[in-house]
Amino acid sequence: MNAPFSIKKLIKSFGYAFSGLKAAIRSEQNFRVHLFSACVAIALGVFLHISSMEFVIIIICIGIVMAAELMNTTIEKLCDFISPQYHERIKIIKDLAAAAVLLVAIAALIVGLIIFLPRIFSI
Ligand SMILES: Nc1ncnc2c1ncn2[C@@H]1O[C@H](COP(=O)(O)OP(=O)(O)OP(=O)(O)O)[C@@H](O)[C@H]1O
Repeated sequence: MNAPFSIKKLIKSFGYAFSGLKAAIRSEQNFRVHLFSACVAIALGVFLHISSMEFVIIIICIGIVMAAELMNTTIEKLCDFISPQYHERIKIIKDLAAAAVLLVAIAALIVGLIIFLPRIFSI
């Protein structure tokens, strides 16, 4: 049977998610780098007066990159918990997760260059 809808449970779930976000900001250097890059991109967008549609694209890119980084961190932590010792399979799993972040970060960088470079050159 479906559990009844509960606002209290919903607020609690948000609390857990925000505490995960706080932990990532506090302890994950890569996440802080992405966060800083996101702030720079938003500030540049405001400064260079990009369009609403361009802002939407930038925000989507930021969301995808940061979510990928959090998933990568989750996989790393899970791997470290399951197998603290060196293992070839753990290496492949961690490298694949890191590759996923690299791919979306490169895609986001290209999007940023396409949106910002023409405006920077026209100043
Ligand atoms: N237990 C392990 N077994 C095999 N290879 C590992 C193991 N732990 C780490 N590695 C290798 O080292 C790389 C870096 O792993 P690590 O967990 O240190 O990630 P990181 O990106 O340096 O993250 P962080 O700095 O957040 O800990 C992995 O991609 C993998 O190639």
